[in-house]
Amino acid sequence: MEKFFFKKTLLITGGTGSFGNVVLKRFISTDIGEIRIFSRDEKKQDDMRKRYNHPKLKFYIGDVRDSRSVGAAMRGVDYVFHAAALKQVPSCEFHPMQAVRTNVLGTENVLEAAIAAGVKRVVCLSTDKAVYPINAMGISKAMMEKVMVAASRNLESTNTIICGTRYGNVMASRGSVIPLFVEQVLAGKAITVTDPSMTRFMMTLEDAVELVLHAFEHGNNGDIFVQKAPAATVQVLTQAILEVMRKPDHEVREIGTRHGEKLYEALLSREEMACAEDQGDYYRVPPDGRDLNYAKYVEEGEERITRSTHGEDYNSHNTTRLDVEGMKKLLLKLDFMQRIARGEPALAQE
Ligand SMILES: O=c1ccn([C@@H]2O[C@H](COP(=O)(O)OP(=O)(O)O[C@H]3O[C@H](CO)[C@H](O)[C@H](O)[C@H]3O)[C@@H](O)[C@H]2O)c(=O)[nH]1
Repeated sequence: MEKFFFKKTLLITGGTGSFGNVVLKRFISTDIGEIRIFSRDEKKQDDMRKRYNHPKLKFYIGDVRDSRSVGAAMRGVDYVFHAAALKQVPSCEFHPMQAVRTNVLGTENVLEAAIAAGVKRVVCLSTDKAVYPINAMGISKAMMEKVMVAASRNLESTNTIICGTRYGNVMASRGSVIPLFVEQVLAGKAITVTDPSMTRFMMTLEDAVELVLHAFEHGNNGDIFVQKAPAATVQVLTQAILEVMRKPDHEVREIGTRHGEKLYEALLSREEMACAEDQGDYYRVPPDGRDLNYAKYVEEGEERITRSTHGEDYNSHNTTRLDVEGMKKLLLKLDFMQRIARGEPALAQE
């Protein structure tokens, strides 16, 4: 993988987040030419600058909503990981137009600037919540994917490849359920469970970065990649956390489903599963290559369309299901949970 980055310039939008930090740690001491961190957050950029103190690291203050700032950061860039997004489900639910501005229009700005600057590869980061979306965050990310696929259709005469990834819940990310439950236990408060039978895919941040690198290396225009991942119910997750913290009898209270939540998430729809390529640890979904001239498909027919009405989607109810032991094992891969298990203070990942 490192060979692709030899003397090249990588731009990470939303790069001050946890994803950017993991990519940085992995590549900063390789032969990469430059890593550009693009984000709105001056304070986080400053912290990052001090923490890494590295000449290959360049910071750009800007907002994907502002095409001028995106264009300025894009000059001379070879590759882009587009991670900038509004991704909190409840806040997007109350402010859907903000999600449209950042996730949809912001992506349009990033792609237009990347194509204009002759960027070679762009990977756009999406989420399982974009599949059969029911909340504003998921709907805006589904539109982001459509913008990505549409942009990728007009690149034959260029050297640019644009593709995407979807991933599920990143364990222990800031604001997510694992650090919340841990905090509740530490504060002696009841654990607040929405619905014990709700399932979520469980991925580590490193898995998410591997997925993006896989897409980067293997993506053709318009492809969307997902990683096969296990899932767990909230009940299993709760029990596993309590056992890791050696508080198996801690109080648990049911609070009911929150705004815009689903019982389970899907990484691929039925229609996508019908044409997905199984790549072992990953699925690749190629774009629909037909043009707008549907008449010829009526004449000729197409097997893919017929098949797409059958079969199942790939979701957190039908993927490999973790039991409490399996969930504990996965939790203990996280530095955050290892510290908690040792009784040390720990911070959630950004
Ligand atoms: O107090 C709580 C909070 C959450 N949950 C449950 O725990 C699971 C995970 O909840 P999170 O809030 O950690 O995750 P979400 O699935 O709601 O969404 C998360 O994953 C998304 C990606 O799919 C985005 O990254 C988003 O920002 C992030 O919060 C859900 O079943 C939820 O109902 C509880 O039981 N109790």
